[in-house]
Amino acid sequence: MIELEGLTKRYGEKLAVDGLTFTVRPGIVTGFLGPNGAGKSTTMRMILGLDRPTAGDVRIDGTHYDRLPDPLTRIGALLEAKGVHPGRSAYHHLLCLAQSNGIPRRRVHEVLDAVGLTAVARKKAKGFSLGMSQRLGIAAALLGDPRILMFDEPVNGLDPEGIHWIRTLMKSLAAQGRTVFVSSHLMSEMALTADHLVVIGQGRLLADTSMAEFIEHNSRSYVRVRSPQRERLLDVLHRAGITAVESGNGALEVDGSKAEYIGELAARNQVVLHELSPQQASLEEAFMRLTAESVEYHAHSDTPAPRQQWGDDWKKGRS
Ligand SMILES: Nc1ncnc2c1ncn2[C@@H]1O[C@H](COP(=O)(O)OP(=O)(O)OP(=O)(O)O)[C@@H](O)[C@H]1O
Repeated sequence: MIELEGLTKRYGEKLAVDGLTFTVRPGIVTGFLGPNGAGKSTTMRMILGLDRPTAGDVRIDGTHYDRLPDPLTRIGALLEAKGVHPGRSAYHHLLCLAQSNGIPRRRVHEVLDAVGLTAVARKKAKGFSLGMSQRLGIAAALLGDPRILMFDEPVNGLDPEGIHWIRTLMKSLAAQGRTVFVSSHLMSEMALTADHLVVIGQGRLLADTSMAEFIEHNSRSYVRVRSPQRERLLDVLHRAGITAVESGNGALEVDGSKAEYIGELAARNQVVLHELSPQQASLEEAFMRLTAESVEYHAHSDTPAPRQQWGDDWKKGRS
């Protein structure tokens, strides 16, 4: 378990992390999300004692990182994939880590095998691709067989097979009862991997909730209906007090009613339906909506900012 209480970090004028209080629990994958510069890496560095908090506190299973006996056997972390001596082989990098932390040599072979690097174990790290470096970083995190694992952008640089492997690894680590805390900008991947989400913006906590609740509370759900008897359907819905908006491709979008109810209404009034599908926004849309106001760095373009786009879409119906 990782517990943060009022965790704060100031760099001069910049408040990078602003009073974060949350708990990362065992047995599930907790996703850590936030726009660029939100303070995710700073938070993770403070968890590992690499940065000293300006205020507040963070504990690993009740103890500060500095006071953990054999820290690698308590918490394993991937922060900076390229943080390996370039002249060292994968095997020697892991062996040095193992020897300085009282971890048996056989564990080096086990983790190299687990991350699929056995064949290149004797190659120097400077020749590694970003994906191979990520795998080596993950091997280092697993080395002490810790109960808590923390990964900063672990899928960065990985190919689809590697991304799938990471997803399976995170889920299996959590299923073993471990605490898994992972940051990522890849929303589609996070939606498939995380059970719980902690979202921050400009250093502040924006959400600490289950994935399902996060999407439900931060996105619009509606029912898409398509009928060859459109006018008749509109009339039936109108008489039932239901508002439908055109979606621009012949379909109608209905907010605030269940698909079952709309289907029954249509059947009762002998309206033929070609489509009746509940629509739920993606994690990406929910994330953009929640964090729209705390995005620090965004490109200027002619496209409206996410929040405006959404507001307008909701009223007019999407085109
Ligand atoms: N050593 C430092 N000195 C000064 N400012 C820093 C330092 N480290 C981070 N910051 C600032 O603190 C803020 C949070 O940075 P951080 O790297 O933690 O964000 P992040 O959420 O990990 O971003 P990204 O998603 O882009 O990796 C940023 O504004 C950053 O510029």
